Amino acid sequence: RKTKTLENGTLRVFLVAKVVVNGEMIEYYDISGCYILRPWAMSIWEIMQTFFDAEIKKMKIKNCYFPLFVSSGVLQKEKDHIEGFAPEVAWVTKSGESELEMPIAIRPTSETVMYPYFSKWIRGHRDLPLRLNQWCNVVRWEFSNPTPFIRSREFLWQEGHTAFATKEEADTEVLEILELYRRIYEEFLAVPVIKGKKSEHEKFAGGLYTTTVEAFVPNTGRGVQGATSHCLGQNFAKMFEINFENEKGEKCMVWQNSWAYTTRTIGVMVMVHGDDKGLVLPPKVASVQVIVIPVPYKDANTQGIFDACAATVKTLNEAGFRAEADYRDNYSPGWKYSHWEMKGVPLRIEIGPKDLANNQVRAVRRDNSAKSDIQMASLVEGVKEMLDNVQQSLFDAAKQKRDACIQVVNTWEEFAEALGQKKMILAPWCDEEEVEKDVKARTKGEMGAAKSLCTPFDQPELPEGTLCFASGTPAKKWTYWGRSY
Ligand SMILES: O=C1CCCN[C@@H]1CCCn1cnc2cc(F)c(Cl)cc2c1=O
Ligand SMILES: [Mg+2]
Repeated sequence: RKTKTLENGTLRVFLVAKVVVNGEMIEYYDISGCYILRPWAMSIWEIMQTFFDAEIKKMKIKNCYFPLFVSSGVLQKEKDHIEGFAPEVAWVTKSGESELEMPIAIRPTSETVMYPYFSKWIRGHRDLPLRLNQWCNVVRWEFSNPTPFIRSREFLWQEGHTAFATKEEADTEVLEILELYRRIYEEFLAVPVIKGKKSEHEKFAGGLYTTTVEAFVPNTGRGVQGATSHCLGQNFAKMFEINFENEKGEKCMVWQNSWAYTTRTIGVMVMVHGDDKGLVLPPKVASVQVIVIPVPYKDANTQGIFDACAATVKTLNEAGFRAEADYRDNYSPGWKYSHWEMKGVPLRIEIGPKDLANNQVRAVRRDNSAKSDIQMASLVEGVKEMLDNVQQSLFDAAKQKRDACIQVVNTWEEFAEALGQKKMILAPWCDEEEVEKDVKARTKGEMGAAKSLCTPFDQPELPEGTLCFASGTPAKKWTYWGRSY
């Protein structure tokens, strides 16, 4: 029974749930699949948002806000790609006691909300490029096991929607945005990702191609789509008649992109870095980077210890670090150590009588529990060095663990074995959609089927005559496969 529980979705959910509730990131809500984002999680979202918003503003992308509601006529406009999604659309059918004439959908994504207005606003080439972004929530009434951050019925995201005169401009922007997503994962969340292209089967059906940053969770052996940047081609331009008159007076359709990252990023970070003491926050996204804890000993100069704690917080705050002290007199230092470890604060500073006497502080890293004494005179340099080390070693450790999970295979037998060992599998593939569906069918089961995760831009050498691991026909590319969230 235990093993069974271990394998299926429940434990996966449980692991994340326990850590994010105990770490005070999430509170469960009385509607299934919906979660309360407490300040400890919201602050991480805000730190990433501050970075990403500033970067897209440098790219002359402007923020806007479109309505939450989509009329059913407009939503159904794009019937081919939504038919697969229809079951997850949430509808408003009443106001008070009275039925609405027409049911109104809550946006699951905003193409159909925005693009009729793109068509109205874009007339001539001088109206291009049109580059808009919105920070908002979306609702998708999913039925598979809901998990905080990873799969919820409402989540926060940014959705970028851009229109260009040429395909070249669109292609360029797709990769500029994808690089920002890589930076969010690798520079802020300390999570290694692989940049690549989604297969025809896995891409956004309404688009031309989908690029992605793929993360991997070694503990569960599952890949997770970290963020996506799609080139839509002219598909939506055709559907919504988004045309412009070019310099020669010819009527042309625009080339479009759309791109998003979501609060799922936080869940990936929690799963990659969390340990059995709870959350482990990378300093770049920690709302409290340093927690200062007074360790009074009987009546030995307690006021002096408290003053030293206050001075430490003040000095660190003035140097730009997010530091706080925990003066609560109803909790012991030991209780406080485990409390702040559970919340994942990257660095703890203890100040006791001995530290006071030696005019130093005792600093303890959350990631590896390493202790070091820092002279008060060099407090800022010492703390900066430790926090930078924590950030880098969290990334290095996650990359080392992720790389250890990557298995290169050439045959189906090797593939099946690696899948059983919860690996992220790099295999030569013939790039046939039928074969991809066949891999899914052949690996169906309790743990979920294997799927293609991405074809990495960084392609290893593919020797002439290499055969596809699944079909045995000539391989065209190396592709990552695995189970996923
Ligand atoms: O991933 C992004 C980046 C930001 C803007 N959107 C695209 C594509 C979204 C796909 N997608 C994803 N989920 C959906 C769920 C739905 F219920 C409906 Cl009606 C449509 C969709 C849907 O189109
Ligand atoms: Mg979905």
